[in-house]
Amino acid sequence: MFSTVFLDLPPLVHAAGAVTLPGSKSISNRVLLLAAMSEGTTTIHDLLDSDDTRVMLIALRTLGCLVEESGTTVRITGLAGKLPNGSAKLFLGNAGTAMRPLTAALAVVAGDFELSGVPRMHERPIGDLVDALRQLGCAIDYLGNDGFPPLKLGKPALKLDAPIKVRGDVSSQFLTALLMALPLVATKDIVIEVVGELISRPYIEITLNLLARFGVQVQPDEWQRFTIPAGAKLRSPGDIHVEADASSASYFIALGAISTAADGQNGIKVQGVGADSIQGDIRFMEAAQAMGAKIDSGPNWLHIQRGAWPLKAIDLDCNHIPDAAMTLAVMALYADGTTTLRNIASWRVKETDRIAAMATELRKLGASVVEGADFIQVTPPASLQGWKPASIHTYDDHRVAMCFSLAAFNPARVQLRIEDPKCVAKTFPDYFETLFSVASSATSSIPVICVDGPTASGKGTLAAVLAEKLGYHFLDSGSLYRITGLAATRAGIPLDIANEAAIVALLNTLPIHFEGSHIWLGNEDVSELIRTEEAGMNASKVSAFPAVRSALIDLQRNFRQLPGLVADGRDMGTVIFPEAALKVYLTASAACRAERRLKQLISKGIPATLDSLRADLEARDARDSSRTVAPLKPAQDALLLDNSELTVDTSVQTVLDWWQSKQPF
Ligand SMILES: Nc1ncnc2c1ncn2[C@@H]1O[C@H](COP(=O)(O)OP(=O)(O)OP(=O)(O)O)[C@@H](O)[C@H]1O
Ligand SMILES: Nc1ccn([C@@H]2O[C@H](COP(=O)(O)O)[C@@H](O)[C@H]2O)c(=O)n1
Repeated sequence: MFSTVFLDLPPLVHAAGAVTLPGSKSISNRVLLLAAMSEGTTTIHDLLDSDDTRVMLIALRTLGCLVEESGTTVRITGLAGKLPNGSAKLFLGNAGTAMRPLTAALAVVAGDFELSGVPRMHERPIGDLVDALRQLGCAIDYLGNDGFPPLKLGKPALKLDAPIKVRGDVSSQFLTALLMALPLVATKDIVIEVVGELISRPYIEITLNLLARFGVQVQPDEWQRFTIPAGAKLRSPGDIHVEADASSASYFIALGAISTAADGQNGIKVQGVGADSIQGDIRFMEAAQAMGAKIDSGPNWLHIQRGAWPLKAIDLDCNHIPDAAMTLAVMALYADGTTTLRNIASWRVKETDRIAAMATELRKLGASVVEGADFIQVTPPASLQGWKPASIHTYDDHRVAMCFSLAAFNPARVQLRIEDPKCVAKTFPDYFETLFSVASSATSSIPVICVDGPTASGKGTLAAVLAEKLGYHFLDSGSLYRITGLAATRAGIPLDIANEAAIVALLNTLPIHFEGSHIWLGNEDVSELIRTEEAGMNASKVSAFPAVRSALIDLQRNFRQLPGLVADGRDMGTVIFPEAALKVYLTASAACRAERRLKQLISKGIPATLDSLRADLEARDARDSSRTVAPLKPAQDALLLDNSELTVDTSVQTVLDWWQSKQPF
């Protein structure tokens, strides 16, 4: 997951390949609660691992439920409606799929509970559900504003005779919550009547489908009246598989529709969900097809290719696909006219006011947008010049972040910044990694920051922090020379120019791979071994051999991957990435560098003296600067930074400011 303050997306050009999507949030949280309330043990496969499922799992454990996790498989031993912990305080983040159903389930059983969430959750209405539960005799108090969480639940005095009326026109989650909770107390038939038009009916279909899997058959009567039969009991189905999330699939369906494939590849394959999905958002497919996407599907897969181009503008009632419809609003940027999405009033009470958010952010990109109480109308920029680089505010709303990433395919190749990219953790923590696994940019548009300079000037430290803050890859090019020196020494090859060919032959066989900050040579983690002063000196020797340097060029350039790269070394800016957008030449006085290196070695328990360290590093710098190929020197367009008197933080901030000054935002 990208936990950076923002994530800059270079212009994306192609997309092709297969993606496996995380489990559906709607199914995951429903199944977790149903399993916890039923008799028997349920093994849930392919459960979504995200913020919203995590708060549900914590809540279930707090309530005394036995939860055993192993990757995406979770075993729940159901409580059959009897809670060992009769009082609990539950924090439910911003998870509507946890807050609403848990409110109903805990309100109908005896106990004292407090349910709260993040500030936005306390602005999301729950009054209609509370009103319905109060008709049943549930004791519920508002702890903040009337009609909104946080809530206090007490012991109910249940009255099951009259039909329970619940509004269906604000959120279908209220009806879902009642449908899942009432089997716990169905000593007689319980009737729920929906007041107003039921929105998001597909979500109710998921609820009924899953209730049936847990042994409770609820028949809808014209989708206005639902009867939970007397004696209904939730029983574990044993094993249950969670489909991939159809709302998450919408981004990749859109990706297939708007992107062309690179040579020899063929569209986007989405694995884990097919056209026969029980999730309502699968009908996003139809909307994407109406806009021009070519889609094939089979059991558990979809294959999407670009069809009509530009996409065709549509006018669509989106009541049946409220979440996925946000993706249509971004697809509209690539359409041949004005797209109108109607019947989306529920957007106003989601993670944020999504109609307002989408309108504001689409306008930043240059689109013309008209918004109303329950619709949005999007007209793309009239020409290439109409597109504007934009920093997209994401409102702590995962769907805003995910759907706007698709704007990186804009034909004007303007840059895009996604603020707070980690908000995708709500449903799809690895969204951007998944996007980058199938999307590609022209290599020349993938940004590179080079940090070159003499030994122990702090290049590695600075470059690693920059990479972390920008969410970029990190290349420690010195480690490649260090490994080469190590391998040659181990092979008994003296490090002199006469053995250059032998060293290169050996280098070409080395199974080097990087895993985070660890460097592996085959099965051996050599990260620490190559950090000694001796290894540094040996690296300096082999790095002077022209054929060794040539043999390492492609390996280093291959680090230039989406979304960007920070590279540290001696010739990053002069030879390996001469067209890098920012080149920093980092120096510090020799005395200062020797002192830093001494501290560094002593902290690792490696004995050293200041004088010998200074002599060594000066010798290394002299060799590195005087060699004939790629000598250590600042690139002509490098910015010099002497950090002798600077802290690491100040150096990092200085370079981040330089980087920011080059951005169009
Ligand atoms: N601005 C700074 N102020 C104080 N100490 C620093 C600063 N930058 C780096 N250091 C410290 O100096 C030491 C050497 O830094 P680092 O290993 O990053 O240097 P380097 O240039 O990558 O070295 P090498 O060329 O050997 O790979 C580390 O202990 C690091 O924490
Ligand atoms: N781009 C580079 C990087 C390193 N070297 C040589 O390797 C030695 C070790 O590098 P560290 O950054 O890990 O200390 C260094 O002294 C150089 O001789 C290089 O040539 N080019």
